[in-house]
Amino acid sequence: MKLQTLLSYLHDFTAYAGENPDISSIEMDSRQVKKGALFICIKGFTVDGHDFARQAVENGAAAIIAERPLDVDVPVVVVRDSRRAMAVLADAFYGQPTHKLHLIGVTGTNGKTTTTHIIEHIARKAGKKTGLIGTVNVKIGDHAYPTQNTTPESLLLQRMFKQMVDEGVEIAAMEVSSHALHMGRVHGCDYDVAVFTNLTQDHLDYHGTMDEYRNAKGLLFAQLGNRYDHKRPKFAILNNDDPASQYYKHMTAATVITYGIETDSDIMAKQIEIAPNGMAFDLVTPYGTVRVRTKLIGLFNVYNLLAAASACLVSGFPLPVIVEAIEDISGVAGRFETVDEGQNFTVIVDYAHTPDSLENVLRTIRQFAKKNVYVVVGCGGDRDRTKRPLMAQTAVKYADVAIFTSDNPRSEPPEQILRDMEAGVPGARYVTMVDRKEAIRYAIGQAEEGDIILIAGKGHETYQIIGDRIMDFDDRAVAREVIKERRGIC
Ligand SMILES: CC(=O)N[C@H]1[C@@H](OP(=O)(O)OP(=O)(O)OC[C@H]2O[C@@H](n3ccc(=O)[nH]c3=O)[C@H](O)[C@@H]2O)O[C@H](CO)[C@@H](O)[C@@H]1O[C@H](C)C(=O)N[C@@H](C)C(=O)N[C@H](CCC(=O)O)C(=O)O
Ligand SMILES: Nc1ncnc2c1ncn2[C@@H]1O[C@H](COP(=O)(O)OP(=O)(O)OP(=O)(O)O)[C@@H](O)[C@H]1O
Repeated sequence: MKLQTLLSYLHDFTAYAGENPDISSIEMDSRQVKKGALFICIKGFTVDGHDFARQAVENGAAAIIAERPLDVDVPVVVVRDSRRAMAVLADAFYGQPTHKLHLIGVTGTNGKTTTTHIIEHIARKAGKKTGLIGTVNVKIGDHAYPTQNTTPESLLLQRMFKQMVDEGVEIAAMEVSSHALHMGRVHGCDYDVAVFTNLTQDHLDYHGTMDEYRNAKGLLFAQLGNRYDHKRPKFAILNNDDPASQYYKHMTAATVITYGIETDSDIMAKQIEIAPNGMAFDLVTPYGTVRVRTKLIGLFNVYNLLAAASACLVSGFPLPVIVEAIEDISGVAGRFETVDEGQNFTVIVDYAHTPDSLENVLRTIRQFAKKNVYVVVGCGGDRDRTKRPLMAQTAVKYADVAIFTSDNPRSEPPEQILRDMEAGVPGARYVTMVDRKEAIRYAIGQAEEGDIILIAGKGHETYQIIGDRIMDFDDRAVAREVIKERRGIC
């Protein structure tokens, strides 16, 4: 594709003098540049991509997109925001793949991974080839690929969408993080359906205030229905029980469909029964009411099921297929996942790492707990510090034994993070152990028959970031090892 053809998709850039080279690829990393590439200079959080423009040219870049003029021997096109420009250029370069997919975006503080997995499961039941993008992995059909971000950078994202289209994917569900919306990673995406799960405190290290965080999420609904193909119906699926939905209703030009449990909504769950091994509820929809049973547990999962069912109904899937899928879906990796080595107490690993999600999971556990509840919990370093005392408060409020420990301390001293947690619970009883394995060993060592241990925060993650080292650490594997150790098998 010629550079000028690509630039015709951008609204705002300075004209440049010189050639109109053929662009063979687009890269944001100078080390990946090959002959004929368009190199996009991104100002990162650690380094500035503009500093690598020369290296990119040496590696064969045919042109550069930058936020300032650069002294190199290839055309330099100056844009105001190269990250946003990259989203538009990547979309154009890969043939606007999201126009060819039925794309469902899910945003919200909690429940994105679970909701996208349920949507994927329903779509598969309906006989569709599916794509999935999110925290756990990227899936194209049956193939899973590892991923670094919940919502990858636009270049990677559009490449994956192109691969999905090439491989015959018809419907893709993706998690859309507030960071991605704010940074413009999804700027080029053409959503058919956008889903909101909920808004509670998280990521204030990045967004600063809850209003900013809420507005960042709102960008998904603001972009829906205002872009590209106006002939296709667009739907905003909003959780009517969450006050933030009122804002999003006013921000979107799409058709709004609401779901809820407490507030009168288009799609509702009624007569909810929650048991230790599953739930049942009346799924009330404009197409009729059906009593559904599911293996998922917790009121929060009723919301996730409602969100997914609503997205799938507006996507044209028949209600019986949706019900069948809900009835046979099992859990998502690291979300309320039990570790069963035949021990006489229960061990649950859950990704809960916000005060709200921790509260939801602990409240669910409390509903069934006949004996003691233990929680092993920490807070991430270099992330929202205001969460730390709140997480500690939630832990001591709902658990009989709270054990505070490390959870990806990153560049911060883990002891400092623990002190921040402890500051939220003066006078309360808790145990502090920097070493996460020791903390898990302590809980498992103390547990008696019928007790429940929640190991919170890391879920599916298989690493622990300490300083600049990424070490292998999987709560599930550690719990298994320690249970066997306790039995004296190891
Ligand atoms: C803070 C943040 O968002 N950082 C993201 C950012 O990294 P960065 O800014 O540090 O990048 P950088 O290393 O400074 O590099 C800047 C530029 O120079 C280029 N470069 C660099 C070196 C070189 O030799 N040559 C070169 O060209 C790089 O390719 C890049 O284009 O760009 C990277 C590539 O896209 C992202 O993976 C990375 O996400 C990190 C891992 C991250 O933790 N992000 C979090 C905050 C995030 O985005 N989280 C959300 C939601 C999470 C949730 O809901 O829980 C998410 O969507 O993941
Ligand atoms: N709808 C919900 N409301 C509140 N808490 C939830 C909800 N769904 C899941 N949770 C809790 O939050 C944890 C994370 O769930 P999930 O991975 O689906 O959310 P997420 O939005 O993808 O999270 P993240 O943005 O951190 O990747 C779960 O392990 C559970 O404890």
